[in-house]
Amino acid sequence: MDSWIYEVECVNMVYKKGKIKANDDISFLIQRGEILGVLGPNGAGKSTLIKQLVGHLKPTEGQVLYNGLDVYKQTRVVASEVSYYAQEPHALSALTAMEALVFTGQLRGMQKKSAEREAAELLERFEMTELRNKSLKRLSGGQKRMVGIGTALIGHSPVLILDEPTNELDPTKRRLVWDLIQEHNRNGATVILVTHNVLEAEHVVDRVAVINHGKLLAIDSVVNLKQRVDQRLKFEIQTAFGQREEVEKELAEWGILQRSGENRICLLVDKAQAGNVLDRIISRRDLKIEEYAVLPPSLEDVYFHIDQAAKEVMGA
Ligand SMILES: Nc1ncnc2c1ncn2[C@@H]1O[C@H](COP(=O)(O)OP(=O)(O)OP(=O)(O)O)[C@@H](O)[C@H]1O
Repeated sequence: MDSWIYEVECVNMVYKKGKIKANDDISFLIQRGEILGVLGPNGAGKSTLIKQLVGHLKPTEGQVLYNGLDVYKQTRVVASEVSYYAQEPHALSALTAMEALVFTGQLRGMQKKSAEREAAELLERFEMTELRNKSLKRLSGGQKRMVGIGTALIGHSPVLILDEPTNELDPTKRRLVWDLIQEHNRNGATVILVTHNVLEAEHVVDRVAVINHGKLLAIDSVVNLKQRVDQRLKFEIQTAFGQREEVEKELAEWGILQRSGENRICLLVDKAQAGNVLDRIISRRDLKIEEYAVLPPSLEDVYFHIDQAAKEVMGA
């Protein structure tokens, strides 16, 4: 079997009523079994792209192949193998939480009994068992989203496509959703997800695609993308109230200082100097530093770097 599950070939998308290209000549491959994160600012074209992966939108030009088949011509195959969690509220709002899950499981070919068993397990993991008979209309925004996630997970489809799965969720639920995504991936699912939660996604995704203004700016592993950005270490320092300037004076010689709040500083330091900065922080006990952390470049830094570099090219 081919190691590529999706082939996106020169995809362009112009909405009928829009004048802008929502997707502009995008080509890439998605590896079977990977978790691919799609990042980009609001309006970048991420949802448009993934709607084309599930066959909900036909590219204006180009094509999307799923296991070698044109997605738009083989909607039945794609619908039976690809679970899609959309940003918009789903069409099941007249049902109860349990009914929505069981119904979706049955649509995926599950026997009623096993759909009921899996739905009950999911609701238990979501800590929503007591809400099982409540209509989706009467659930909170976050609870509705969890049921939506459940409908994507039930039946263990080989491909999960999730548009902002952790949006609107509290920190515990966000962690649970990331855990579930990883669990499904370990069991063989290929996962493609759009997220603005870059810091959390960093620990989960294998590769990242960065999109802005409809263009694919980069696609690579997190490690490789990090090589592209500033390799300096970042000291994040919180000073006692009113002590920021004193600390700034003491550390300025070691790197580039950025003020990130009234009592917060960020110091960018060459790796070779990091030991000196640490020595200074530890030995100068009179410096009123309440907390500090030393951080390598994060995926968020990568994201800003790629976006900024693209703006400079476009502006040039
Ligand atoms: N149905 C539509 N008709 C016309 N224009 C649209 C339609 N849907 C999206 N657009 C436009 O296409 C562009 C890309 O939108 P898209 O929803 O793909 O962005 P996104 O990256 O998913 O954004 P967000 O992070 O805000 O969800 C935007 O400029 C948007 O206004």
